Amino acid sequence: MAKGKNKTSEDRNNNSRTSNGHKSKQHHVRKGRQETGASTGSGNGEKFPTKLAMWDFDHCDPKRCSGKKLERLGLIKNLRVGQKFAGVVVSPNGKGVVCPDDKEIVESNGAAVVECSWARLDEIPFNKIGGKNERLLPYLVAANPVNYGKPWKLNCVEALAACFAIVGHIDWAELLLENFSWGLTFLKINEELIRVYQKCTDSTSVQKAQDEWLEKIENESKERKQKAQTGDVWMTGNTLQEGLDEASSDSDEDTDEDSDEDSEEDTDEESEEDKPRYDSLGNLIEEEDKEPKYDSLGNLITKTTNLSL
Ligand SMILES: C[S@@+](CC[C@H](N)C(=O)[O-])C[C@H]1O[C@@H](n2cnc3c(N)ncnc32)[C@H](O)[C@@H]1O
Repeated sequence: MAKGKNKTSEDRNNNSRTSNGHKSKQHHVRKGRQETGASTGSGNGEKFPTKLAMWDFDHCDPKRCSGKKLERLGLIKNLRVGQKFAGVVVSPNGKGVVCPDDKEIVESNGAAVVECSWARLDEIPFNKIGGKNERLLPYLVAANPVNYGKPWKLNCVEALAACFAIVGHIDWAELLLENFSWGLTFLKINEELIRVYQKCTDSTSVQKAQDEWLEKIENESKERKQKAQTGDVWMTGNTLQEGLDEASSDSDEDTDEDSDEDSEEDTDEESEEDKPRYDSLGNLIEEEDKEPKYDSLGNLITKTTNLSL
């Protein structure tokens, strides 16, 4: 964390250091460009009702980095490599998932994240950061502009907010997210699932609730597929053909975000044909979801049809 209580926030930006001890890229960003103003939360002079911290590896474009924005707002503390954190560490290195039983730890010691690129996780010295309470997040869908609609790949502010929401502090989740124009959409699109997780107790029960949810959406998806196969296209909606234009809302966004590390990685992911894709509500996007195409005899062109022939 930058020192110098009497300096302006701009001065502090210029002095801030990453977890590696390098000067943060943040000073390139014109202040105020994307800020909507920090929320003070507790109303007693504290910036936030509990501790927020991050190890920042300075991988990301500061303009799109939610961790850096929280730092600019004075809401989050930067940790050094070698420093451990006593609260819940929401991390890809976690073992169990965040659960309502974590509430006390979060209230007394706060929550931390690892600000880095998803594509460069192998560069993170996980043995030198973290703490006793490292957690994964259960299935939730991102609403941030870089990974919109993608499950599990939340950005730092979403990850912190998800942790607070699951332990029952939806108020803290809102306080953080309302600093981002898209922020509250994260709670909206995950509303139902967050309520399910909040009713759980320990990590195992959250994991079980997640698996049941995933099974449910998979079954619904199979059901739609089956209906499509029996020719009930009017009941099942549009059908999607392989070989048709693969344009999706994700790839549109990625074009906008093309200088971001995470967006490059998104392009790779879309080329992995076997990976299931989800819409913004977490529903599995099926092959059958695009407009039906018919051949000259009026037959439905199926998945196996090569349209370029
Ligand atoms: C990989 S960084 C990407 C940050 C992004 N550049 C941003 O602007 O915030 C996201 C961090 O949020 C936390 N996180 C997000 N999704 C997670 C999940 N499903 N399980 C555990 N931690 C997660 C981790 O600390 C992770 O390192």
